Amino acid sequence: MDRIRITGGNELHGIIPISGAKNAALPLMIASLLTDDTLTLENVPHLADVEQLLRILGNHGVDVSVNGRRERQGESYSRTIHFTCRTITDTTAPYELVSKMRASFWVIGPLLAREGRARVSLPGGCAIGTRPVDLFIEALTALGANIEIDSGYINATAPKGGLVGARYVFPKVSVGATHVMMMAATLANGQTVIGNAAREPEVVDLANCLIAMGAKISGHGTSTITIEGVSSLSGARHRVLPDRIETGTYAMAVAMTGGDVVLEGTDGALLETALEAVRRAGATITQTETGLRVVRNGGAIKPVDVVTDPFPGFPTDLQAQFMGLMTMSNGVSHITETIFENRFMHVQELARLGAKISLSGQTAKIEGVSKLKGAPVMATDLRASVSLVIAGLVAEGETMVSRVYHLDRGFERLEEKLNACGANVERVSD
Ligand SMILES: CC(=O)N[C@H]1[C@@H](OP(=O)(O)OP(=O)(O)OC[C@H]2O[C@@H](n3ccc(=O)[nH]c3=O)[C@H](O)[C@@H]2O)O[C@H](CO)[C@@H](O)[C@@H]1O
Ligand SMILES: C=C(OP(=O)(O)O)C(=O)O
Repeated sequence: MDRIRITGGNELHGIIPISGAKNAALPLMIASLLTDDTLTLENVPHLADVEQLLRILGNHGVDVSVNGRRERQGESYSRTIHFTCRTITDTTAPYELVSKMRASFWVIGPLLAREGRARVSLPGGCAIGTRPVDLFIEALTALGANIEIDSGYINATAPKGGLVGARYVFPKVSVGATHVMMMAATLANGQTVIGNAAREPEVVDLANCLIAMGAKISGHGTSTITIEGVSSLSGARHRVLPDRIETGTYAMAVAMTGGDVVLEGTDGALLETALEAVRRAGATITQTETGLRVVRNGGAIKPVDVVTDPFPGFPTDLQAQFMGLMTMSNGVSHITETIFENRFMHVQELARLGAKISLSGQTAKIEGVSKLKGAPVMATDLRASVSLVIAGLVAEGETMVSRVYHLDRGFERLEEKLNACGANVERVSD
């Protein structure tokens, strides 16, 4: 199994191209199930989760063709992929495929909307909480679906004549359930109004793509999304938006090591709250014509308190990385996690590097230390693993991160991108 060896101590200087967003690419790919025409997605990142979803979509009958020429966006290798699902060949998403990745469960929306039935295994994904699916069930039930849970599978059937538009207010904001209800409602009869909808940029990206496919959607980006059902959707060409979590991760890495890096092809508007926290920690961040420039020229890292929240709040997917940064602040900071109940698994691993962190319920208290020291650490989930990389970049000596497969789910060519800016990061295959 691969491991990542980081020799700490170098500042970061140069350009890091930001890839297409994993969490936008996945629902966009799933939207290809809604049409018998070709959906072309540009800027699809080359990640383990994307490859896994390609297998899952193939199982449902999606024909995939990847352009031989890799699209060159700066130094990125994100690809253009064509998805064509003439007919849905299988409405079952089996445990073996779905258990590896949370988002694969989302095929339930398009399968139900287009074929009137779906049998989908309960999902897997990062072990950061219990992650139930009750909101999906409620939302699809509101659209008229009949849902039964049997042997770890959800069996869903639409009424004769198809799903029926409805008004439904989510009791809690859910990105995935908003994606699914929006996709399902595009082909339902009549109007659907989603209340307390997720406002994440990835939801907006999916809505824009669905609109390009002929869906009638308004209000995306606000808490109320309205969808007028149509009888069919067509193909479209859509570019996946830049990855705001990758953007924030590298911004935090530069704030940690010091240096001057342009994060190319990204947009600060996608993560204002997180960037504000990095600025308060001591970095200067400016939007340039090509991307975001992040600079920290000496000076201390200052302690900053953050609380995770749905968009436009501080993203839970940047919580671990920000904690990595705070381990070296010159004071005491607090980080409160409000989205997932078990998203602090990086705490004990950061402690191996010398970080001083204590937990009280959903809040971590981080007492900044003046130096970290390299050690063997274990990646526990996707964002937790990259927080260890960030800490390793400044830790004295060698940090060896094991279980790198977590990182490969969400960070395209991490070592190359960091090394191009002066880091010393090496993948070691045993
Ligand atoms: C592939 C992808 O895009 N994953 C992102 C997505 O995950 P995901 O879509 O799974 O996250 P949700 O927004 O659904 O989860 C938010 C909260 O709602 C709860 N919940 C969700 C559904 C449900 O039926 N019942 C329920 O209680 C969850 O357990 C969690 O506590 O949004 C999360 C929150 O921004 C991010 O951390 C993930 O990176
Ligand atoms: C938690 C994440 O992914 P998933 O929802 O697929 O587990 C993530 O992208 O940080």
